[in-house]
Formats: sequence, structure tokens, C-alpha cells
Amino acid sequence: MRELLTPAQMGACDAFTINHGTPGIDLMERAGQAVADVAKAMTPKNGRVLVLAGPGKNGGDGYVAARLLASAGYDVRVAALGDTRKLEGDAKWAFDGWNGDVLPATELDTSEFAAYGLILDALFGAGLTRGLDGAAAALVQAVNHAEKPVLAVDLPSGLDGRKGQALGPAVQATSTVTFHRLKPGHLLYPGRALCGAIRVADIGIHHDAISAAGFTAQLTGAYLTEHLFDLSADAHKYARGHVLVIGGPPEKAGAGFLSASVALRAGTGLVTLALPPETMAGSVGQYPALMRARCADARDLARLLRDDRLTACALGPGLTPNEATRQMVYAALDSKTALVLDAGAITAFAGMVTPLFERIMARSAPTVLTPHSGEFKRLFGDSETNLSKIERAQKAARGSGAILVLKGADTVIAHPNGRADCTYVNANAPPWLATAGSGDVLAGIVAGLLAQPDTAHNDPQHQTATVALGVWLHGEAGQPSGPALVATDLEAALQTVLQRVSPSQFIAVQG
Ligand SMILES: NC(=O)C1=CN([C@@H]2O[C@H](COP(=O)(O)OP(=O)(O)OC[C@H]3O[C@@H](n4cnc5c(N)ncnc54)[C@H](OP(=O)(O)O)[C@@H]3O)[C@@H](O)[C@H]2O)[C@@H](O)CC1
Ligand SMILES: [K+]
Repeated sequence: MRELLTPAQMGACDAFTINHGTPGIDLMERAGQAVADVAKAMTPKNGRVLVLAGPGKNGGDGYVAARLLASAGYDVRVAALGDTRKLEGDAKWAFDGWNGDVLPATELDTSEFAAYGLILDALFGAGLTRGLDGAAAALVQAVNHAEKPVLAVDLPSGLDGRKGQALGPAVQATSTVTFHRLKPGHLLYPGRALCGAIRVADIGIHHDAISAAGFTAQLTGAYLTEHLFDLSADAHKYARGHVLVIGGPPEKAGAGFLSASVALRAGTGLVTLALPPETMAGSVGQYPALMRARCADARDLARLLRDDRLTACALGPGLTPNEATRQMVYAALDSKTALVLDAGAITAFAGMVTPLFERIMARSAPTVLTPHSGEFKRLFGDSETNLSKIERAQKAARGSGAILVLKGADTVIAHPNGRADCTYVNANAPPWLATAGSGDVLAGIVAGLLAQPDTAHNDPQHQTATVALGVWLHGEAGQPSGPALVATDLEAALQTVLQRVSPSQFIAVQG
């Protein structure tokens, strides 16, 4: 269930299934049934349900659901947008199966919406081609104004299922039932907020359909923990990797400490925090599990990176975006370690990306860039308005040679190969994870995971899954604190999450 399908890919899955012998009306019947089942759970038996049916197959699902709800004893009213005489194919079949009245939606008295227990939005789904206007826009606005429970069929009407954006008005749903697999629009903001609670219903799509139609990305999840390094009981600490984190000046030194301490928590064997002399002086006694090294400039860094036991390096948290940082990034890019570039190390290259991308592309070890949307714009611009966030991350990964972590409430992870099986969307991050230092923690987790030996080999799927695992762990760790979360809480929370999901089967022998 982890593949994400664009509406076009979902349409191809429908067509594949139909071509392999399942009539389209069977798919529509199951879709309508799934919608009716959720509707029944949302409104009391015999309650009043208003079904708004559109001009295509989304409307068809609505007519099926109307029939099933009416036969289950609900008081169902159906209003159609568009000329029902123009309905064709499966949608016409579903319309013909509805025995009750159908009111033109333009004749609805929207002030009566408040009298319904549930509004079923079956206006537009996968076939939305443009922003809503005219009668459709007015209807959607009336639905939102009514402040009643709304169940959206497949997608809230007006929402683009590929991009997760609405060009015009869009339904604010309480719940959304979609079919077979999630679509990007269910996860990418603002789409995710429009969907409410999302359910994915099985409608009997052929099991080979996705391999034939393709998918666009995968949803992260607990399954990624299979990429956690499985510690053998007698593992030497060097066998678990060694991360070098570069810390910044005293006023931003906390960032490096956050990254370094969680890199250790993520399971790497050793972490060295490289600090400029003025920060070094003030840090004695803090974080005793970390090693420290003096690093005043790029030359010092190059010297530190000559230690071939280092397996990953994180650079950027707490660093000032300037020439000195650029030189440090170049020194790190010349090394053979996995590299995570974040914050100051990203912004330092605003408007001068060519030498950065050339050097990333020349590396054999993985390089990870972790921009939030502002940092992303500084490196890649923001002119590609027709691309979804997934497509923008894939394009930026291809253009830079880096594994891209485009952060946000809907973080996208993409490998430069652009493949869907090396692209992820993360959806477990609570809103309060957007807090000072949270990005530093993420950079540390990712570096700590990449440092471990399983990830050193050059398999793009494994590397991207490891980065995606880091993003997922960060989201999991962010959940328990609630809105009071501060970044330092994430370290202990990460420990709890890893206790829960760790693959190690250590059995203590008692005397
Ligand atoms: N067998 C299957 O495939 C299955 C499909 N299923 C269901 O089918 C749904 C997809 O159906 P669909 O492809 O007919 O598209 P749908 O969303 O109903 O809209 C198309 C209509 O809207 C119109 N229109 C578009 N944009 C507009 C706008 N801005 N403003 C005004 N009009 C606009 C467009 O007109 P046109 O663009 O041609 O002018 C066309 O008339 C899918 O979401 C799922 O619910 C399930 O039953 C499972 C089996
Ligand atoms: K809909």
C-alpha cells in the first residue's frame, strides 16, 4: 500500500483492470460501496445525506453510494452538477441505477445545507482539469460555508490529485475515501489539510496493474526500519561507523551539538564534533560521549577528513553562509564519506550552485541536501509552478546529483536517478516539529544512519531508503512531546522510537 499513484497512473490501473476482464461498473460499484460504508459511520442511521454528483465518473460513484445509502434507510437527496443527459458510460449506468429524484445543483437552496447530517462530495475527482469556477465554484463555497461533515469521494473537489494544490475553490472535507492507493494530493499540502481523515478502499484493481501503470513515489513508514543496521552482539564501535559533525561559532554552537548527539543516538559507533577554537573553549564537560576536534577552517577540515575511519560527515547546522563555509563544503566534498549538507552549507551557495553541483556529481559516496522550502528556492528557484513537490524534488536531485530531502510537513526524499522506487513522501511529522533546532536533529539522524556500514555500499534504493528512514524516525520522535516540543526532546524520543523498532535481538544471560 505504499506506492503513490498520480490520478493518471490510477486511471491506467483502472484501465488495466478493465482490460483484464473486470467491468468498469464493478469497480464503480465497489467504489460507491466503500463510500457508502464510510458515510454510514459518519452519520446516524436514517440520517439526511446530500449527495452532490458531478459530470463524470466521480459523480458515478456518488450515484452508487446514494442508491446504497437509500436502500439502507438513509434519507438521501441527490443534486447533479451539469446536464445529466450528457452522462455516459459507467457514470450513466450509475445514474440510471438511482431511482430517486435528481435536482439540478443550480436549483439547490444552499441555506438548507445545514439541515443535512452529511454532505457527500462526488463532484470532481481524478478528472479535474482546471480550477473550478462558475456554478461549480459557488457550490463548493456553499458546501464549505455550511460547516457540516463532508465526505469527499476520491479527492475533495477542486483539489489536484497530482500536485496537492487547488487552482480555484476546493472542498474542505471531514473525510476522504480514495481507491486502491493514496495519490500525491492526499499527502502534499495544502491538499492533505483539505482531505481530513483519509481511507484507502480496495476496489479490486488487478494485482499487476501498478507494475504496468507505474507509480510516482512511496509513502514512508515503519517498514523502512528494515534498513536499520542490525548490530551483531560483538560489534566493534568502529564497525558501526564514525560521523564527523562540523559545529559553528559560539552563538550558534547548539546546532552542532544537537546534530552530533543525535547522530550518536541513531546508532553510529563514534561521533566527533569539530569545533572552531572559540567554541571549543566553552564546550568542555558537555556531551561526554562526543569526541571533539579543533577545526578553524577548511584546511583543518581537510586534515580531519583524511582519517579513513570516518564514514559520514554533517555540515551546515550553525554555520554562517559565507566563503569560509563554502571552502569547508568543498573540503568535505573532496572526501570519501557520505555527506549531509544542511542550513548554512546550503544557503552559502545561493546564486552560485554550479561548482557545488559539479563536485557533488563527481563524488561516489552519497551526498544529501536537506533544504526547507526557503533554502530550496535559494538553490533551485521557484519558477516551476506546474510541478508537484515530488516532481520538484526529483528534478532538483537530478540537477544537483544529491539525494534531496525537501523538508516540510510533507517532506519529499528523492534520489538523483529520479526513480519512483527511490522517491518518498513522509507524512508522520506533527506540526510542532517545526521548531528551532529540529533541522539540526534531522541532519544528525541522517548522518548517523548513513555512517553505518550497511549503507556504505552503492545501492541507490538502499541509500535513499536510509535517508527516508531518518526522516520517518524524526517524525516519530516528534510526536510524543506535543506542541511543547523543543529540539532537545528529540534525542530522548529517538531513543524510545529506536527501542520500539530496533531489529537487534539481544538476549542477556543472567548468572
Ligand atoms: N473505471 C474508473 O476509471 C473508475 C473511476 N472511479 C471514479 O472516477 C473518477 C474519475 O472520473 P473521471 O475521469 O470521469 O473524472 P471526474 O473527476 O469525474 O471529472 C471529469 C468531469 O469533470 C469535468 N471537469 C474537470 N475539471 C472541471 C472543472 N474545473 N470545472 C468544470 N468541470 C470540470 C470534465 O469535463 P471536461 O474537462 O471534459 O470539460 C468531466 O466531465 C475518480 O475520481 C473516481 O471517483 C471509480 O469509480 C473507480 C473506477
Ligand atoms: K470529489
